[in-house]
Amino acid sequence: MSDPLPILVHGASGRMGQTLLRLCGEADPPCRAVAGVRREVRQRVVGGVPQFSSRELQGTPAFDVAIDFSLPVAFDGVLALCLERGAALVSGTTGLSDEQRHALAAAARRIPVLWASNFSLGVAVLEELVERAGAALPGWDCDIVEMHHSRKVDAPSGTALSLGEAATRAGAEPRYASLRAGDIVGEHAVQFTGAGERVELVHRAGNRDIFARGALHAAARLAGREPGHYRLRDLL
Ligand SMILES: NC(=O)C1=CN([C@@H]2O[C@H](COP(=O)(O)OP(=O)(O)OC[C@H]3O[C@@H](n4cnc5c(N)ncnc54)[C@H](OP(=O)(O)O)[C@@H]3O)[C@@H](O)[C@H]2O)C=CC1
Ligand SMILES: O=C(O)C1=N[C@H](C(=O)O)C[C@H](O)C1
Repeated sequence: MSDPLPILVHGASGRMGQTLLRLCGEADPPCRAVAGVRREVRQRVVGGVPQFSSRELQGTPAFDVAIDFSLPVAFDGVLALCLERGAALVSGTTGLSDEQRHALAAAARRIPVLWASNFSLGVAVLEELVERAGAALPGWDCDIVEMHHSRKVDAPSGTALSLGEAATRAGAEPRYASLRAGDIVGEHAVQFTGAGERVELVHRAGNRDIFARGALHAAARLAGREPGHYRLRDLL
């Protein structure tokens, strides 16, 4: 059996970072977190994983893949670190600016990168269904409604925007509505409305394990690849 894949978890203290740290040993193949990065470090080692602040990135140990679920303000740092180390980057951080997306595309000439607004299998399928429905229902209204927990900062969600891109590819003109309430993990409904009838396509996330497992799966398959901008479907 080969050694576990060394990963750096960027955003380690967050909801997703904690989930990744809990599940990384169970991934197939297993991953081993060699460092966790967060805004501020209060405890040097948490659960056996050395912790670093965003100002201490240079001191992090060697890793093959960084998995980033943080905030846009922190994204440039992890991208620069991966470029410097020649490591792969898997990112699920939403709300990135156009400049950050361009920087990611440029980085893909030198390292393997994968950014996805949603790492669940169900949403990957939903995106395909939206494209099919949009193409089959020309002229119908298309509305994307997303709900998330009250701590989420970006709106519309990254997933809603990706679903909107799928609808647009199919010729629809999507509109967006967002709700922030309680501890909702993430729900996305895409509604096509015609005269006298309505089609609803809905995905409800029941926990964050689905995102973390998808990101770990992608990390293990991205490590060691040629530089490039990979999509989740390339690695599933
Ligand atoms: N693509 C997908 O499938 C999914 C994407 N997401 C996205 O992932 C991101 C994180 O979500 P979530 O875990 O809920 O967020 P949290 O707010 O729970 O966690 C954010 C993490 O980022 C860290 N952070 C914040 N600012 C900085 C900084 N300047 N430098 C370094 N680290 C920083 C925080 O550290 P500290 O605690 O020290 O502040 C924390 O570890 C969001 O963009 C969300 O939309 C979420 C779920 C699934
Ligand atoms: O912030 C979250 O929680 C989530 N963010 C992603 C998004 O913006 O689409 C994915 C998921 O819905 C959870």
